[in-house]
This record gives sequence, structure tokens and C-alpha cells, in this order.
Amino acid sequence: MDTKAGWFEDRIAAAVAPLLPGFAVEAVVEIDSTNTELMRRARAGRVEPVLLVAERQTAGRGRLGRPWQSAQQSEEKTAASLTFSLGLPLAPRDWAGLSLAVGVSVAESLDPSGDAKVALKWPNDLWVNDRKLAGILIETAMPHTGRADVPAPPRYLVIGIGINIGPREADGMRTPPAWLHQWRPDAAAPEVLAELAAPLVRSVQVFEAQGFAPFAERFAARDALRGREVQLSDGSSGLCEGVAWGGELQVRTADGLQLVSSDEVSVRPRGMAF
Ligand SMILES: O=C(O)CCCC[C@@H]1SC[C@@H]2NC(=O)N[C@@H]21
Repeated sequence: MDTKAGWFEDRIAAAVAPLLPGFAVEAVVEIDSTNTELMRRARAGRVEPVLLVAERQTAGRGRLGRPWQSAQQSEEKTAASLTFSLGLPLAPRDWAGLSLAVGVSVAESLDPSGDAKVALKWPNDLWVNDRKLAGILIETAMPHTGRADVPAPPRYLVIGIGINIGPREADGMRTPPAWLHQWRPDAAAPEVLAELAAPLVRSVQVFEAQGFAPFAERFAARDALRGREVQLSDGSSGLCEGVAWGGELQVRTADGLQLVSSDEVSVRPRGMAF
């Protein structure tokens, strides 16, 4: 982990740290993966609330074991990607729909008016015109106290988010990229993080108390798949009827209405390759 202070780290400290009381805000130049680092810490018993931001990741990870490659950094003082993880202990009654609630929060921060058409592609991508702007990787660790008579704290949640800020090549991505500078040419990663960090923490707290229900209509308003023919990675296909109250995708196939959970399959609008 390269923690040498630079412009990026200074700006994160100045712009973001004051907005997140109770969280350690850490910015590093280079790391393997911000998610991997917070999961390592949690397994070692370090379960404090933290926001870890990296200017570069050398082994960024996406869902289903896929790599997450950040956009190429430019020569100027602008990070082409925003990559960070938020870690905190959490004890919701039900975890279903958490990644959707996180997506709603980030989409609303990046595009409050909806004019930029930032859409949510179930279960955890942000799209603009069917191009991937951002991805979300949620992981949890079960901290252990090492003593049978001492109850374990709630699960430690790690929310990793990668956002394309500047232009990037498709470079093997499954979905062609979109980037924030397409509609906000002057946006810089530290300030973007400052816009979305506090609403994200609030959203996670709302989710812990109330589950997915407060986010369901907001998800529906940005649902990229509802009303479209979709294909699942298990080969079946059908008409997407939006997201159920439990966060599952509803797909009407020849066999009837299927409730698809995110662990089972990937989904694409028909005609797009997996
Ligand atoms: O698209 C996906 O499948 C999810 C991508 C998540 C990428 C972010 S970048 C910050 C954090 N660290 C990682 O290694 N992954 C997440």
C-alpha cells in the first residue's frame, strides 16, 4: 500500500473527511484493491467505520470474480476513475436489496435531476445509454472475538464503488463504458466523492433501519431493464417486470414469473453479449 501524500490525498482529506464524522477517511496512491484491504482488516478484527480511497488499484475486483480495471490515469492532476470502499459494521434485519439501495444513492448523487439519464442496471451497475458508468461490489465479513462467551459484533460491510470519471477505452469490458466527463467535463474525483459520500452513509443507515422499501420506487424510476426483453446467464429469457420488494429481478419467462436473485445469474438486455 503506497500512502505517499499527494494532490489527490490532500484533496480527499480536505473535501471528504469533514463530511463523514465517525469515519476514518484514508486516501492512498496505490493499493491492490480497496475492498480487499478492508476485508483483510475486518478478518483481522479491525471493524471501525472507514472510507478508503485509492488513486490506483493494481488488482481491482468486480462481481462474480471479474477484474475491475480503472481508466488510464491522465498526466494532469485529474484521476480518470474514482475507486473507493466504505466499510462499517451493519446489522439490518434483511440484507436483500442493499446493492440496489446503494445504486440508488450513488445515481441520485451523480445525476440529481435525472437529466443525464443515469440508470440502474440490476443488480449493481450504473449505466448511461446502456453503457457502464460505475459498478458496485458488496462484501461482508463476519468478525470474530476469539471467545465463545463474547458475542460477535454485527457483520462488517464493505461497499466498493468504481466510477469512470474520464474517457476510457472499452479494453475488454463486457459493457462499453460511459464516463462522467461526458456531461460534467470539469468534475474531479475528490469533489465527486465529496458529493456522494455523506448521502451514501445516510442511505446505508436508512437501509439498516428500514430495508429496501424506501428505495424501491426510486430504483424503479431509474430501472434500466424494466419493460425490456432480458436474457439470463442460465440461458432463459423473458420480459423484465422490474424489481420486487425483496430486491429480486422479476422476469416473465415462458414458465411464468421468475424471481431472480443476484447470486444466481447475470442479466443483459436481449441482444447484448454476456
Ligand atoms: O462492476 C462490478 O462488477 C463491480 C466493480 C466494483 C469496483 C470497485 S473499485 C473500488 C472497490 N475495490 C475493488 O476492488 N472493487 C471495488
